[in-house]
Amino acid sequence: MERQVFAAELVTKIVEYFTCFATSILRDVCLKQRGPEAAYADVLFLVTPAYGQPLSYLYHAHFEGFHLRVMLSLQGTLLQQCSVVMVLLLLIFFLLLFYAHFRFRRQRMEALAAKISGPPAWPFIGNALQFLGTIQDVLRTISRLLHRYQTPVAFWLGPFFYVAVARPADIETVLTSPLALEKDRVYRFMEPWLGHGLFTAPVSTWRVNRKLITPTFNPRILERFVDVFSAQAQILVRKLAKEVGGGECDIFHYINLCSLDTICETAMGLTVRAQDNNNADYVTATKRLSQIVAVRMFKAWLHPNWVFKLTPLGREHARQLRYTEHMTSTVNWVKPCVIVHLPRLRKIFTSCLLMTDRTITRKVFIDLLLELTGTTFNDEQLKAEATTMIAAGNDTTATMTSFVFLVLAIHQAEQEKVYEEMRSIFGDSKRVTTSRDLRQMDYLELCIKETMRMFPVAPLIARYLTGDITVSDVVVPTGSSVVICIQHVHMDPEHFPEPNKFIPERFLPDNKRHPFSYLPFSAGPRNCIGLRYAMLLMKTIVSTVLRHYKVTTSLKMADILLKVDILLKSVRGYPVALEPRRYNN
Ligand code: HEM
Repeated sequence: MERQVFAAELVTKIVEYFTCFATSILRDVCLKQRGPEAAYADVLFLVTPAYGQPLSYLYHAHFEGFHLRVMLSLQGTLLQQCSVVMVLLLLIFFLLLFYAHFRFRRQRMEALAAKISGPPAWPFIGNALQFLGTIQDVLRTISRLLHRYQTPVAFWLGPFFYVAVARPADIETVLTSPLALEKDRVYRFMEPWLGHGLFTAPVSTWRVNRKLITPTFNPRILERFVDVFSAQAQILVRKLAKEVGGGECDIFHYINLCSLDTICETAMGLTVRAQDNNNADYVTATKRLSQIVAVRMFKAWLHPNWVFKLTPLGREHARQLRYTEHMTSTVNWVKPCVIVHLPRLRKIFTSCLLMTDRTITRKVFIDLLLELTGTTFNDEQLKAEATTMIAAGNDTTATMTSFVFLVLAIHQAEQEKVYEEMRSIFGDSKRVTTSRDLRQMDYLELCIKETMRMFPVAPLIARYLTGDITVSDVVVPTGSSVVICIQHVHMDPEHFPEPNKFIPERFLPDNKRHPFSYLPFSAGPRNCIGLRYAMLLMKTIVSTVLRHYKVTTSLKMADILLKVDILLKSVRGYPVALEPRRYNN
């Protein structure tokens, strides 16, 4: 009896899996022939009489929930009536269905893929052998393919079909298409950490939430945060003082803590004091999580959850996640907050933070979000959005700012120009930076833009196609993934002559180029929501530090070796030495 129940449970799992395929075939076929409404009704009709579910009950379920209900009714039936023969027959039926579905989809995809240039692929594994090695090797392989074949370039990683694009016109087609809004399947490895926040959310959730969240990033609201940016930059200057005259230090460490403090304060109104406590535990945990997720993305054998969980990397991933959750118990809210939603916030945001107190009465991201959305977001969604803002905003901004310091330390003439600009805005005054000052920092902005061109922290992004799209006269089929090669297009001499040279003047307003040839924040409807925030914060940090210190380094541009752990980083860190400036110290 026990064996029978075990067999039934096992097969139920398999049937669950195949049921998804069966319903998706029906849905695909009906969708093609009669549109979404009819598809929905037909699938329900086919399933309902067989399993005796009331039609109204199923009809109210939305599409994702739908599979689940079908599976549950199957499970009930199976557990009651399971016999080995019936189980085997069911298995064979679903296997056949699965195979037919696979062939049907794959044949069409293979036919369209054959029309796109790319390296020849082996059966089953595709081009996976070419993508073995470290993440840097993978980037190099993609770059080699882009040079060897005409873009778009097609390649297979096992059963998954990828198309890499690097021409601005193709990138525009993809990034502005409503059929390319879904993130690629590898982004789901971030979900245990970020939940369904904007970055990882499926399109159905993203569409609603992006509309709700966008107003909280409007320029007037962001300008109110500049005093927080300035205050944190001042703390950074004080912390850096101990490095003056002490040789080179990795400036990233300092900037990362500064941007963490800034983002926590402006996103949630929480004073984390990572800079004061030099408390880098959260930073270390998120750094490891990013590295592990990046390795997993590029190693196909780590994709199935059950395999990943068994590996040392999977176990460390679970440990780091548990660690960020554990922070819940270490939070210390000191002062009551003026916002009515505090009890709710207190309960849900504690997992992200270290020692905190709520002393700020300014409206921050989360207040605005609650004001705008009322009870639209449940606790889980609010937590996912706040965690996403911290994760997506902190490391990106810190890495980019560190690159700016390193590049300006190498290019002394440009650094002097920035310093002169600061002198013309501030004179000898030690006053803090205001949003009006930031608007006048034109040359610094050019330097930041040029650094982002040479070192885009997101060198590649990938989208999953929910419909066919046509790129450079070839059809890229539904179900494929498109890789947007941001770094490649940034270094293309056709758009940026002498691409290895640091020339901030390229970004003067008179120099026109294709709008999709420069994409440090991506582009289109699913671009970076925090781009203005990031620019203001980077300008505040760089200007404040450069008003106080001159930065130098022993590195040359050719010494900057790059690696990727989700973000593009410098292998040797960001070593700079600091000398005090005459006027501001
Ligand atoms: C220099 C700093 C930054 C850079 C270079 C950057 C770059 C990017 C890029 C390239 C994407 C698109 C990713 C993709 O499609 O896979 C993105 C998305 C995103 N970024 Fe940023 N980012 C920066 C700072 C920030 C900041 C400060 C925040 C928030 C405070 C933020 C929040 C987000 C979010 C929420 C998304 C997902 C948007 C969506 O899918 O609708 N980013 N960022």
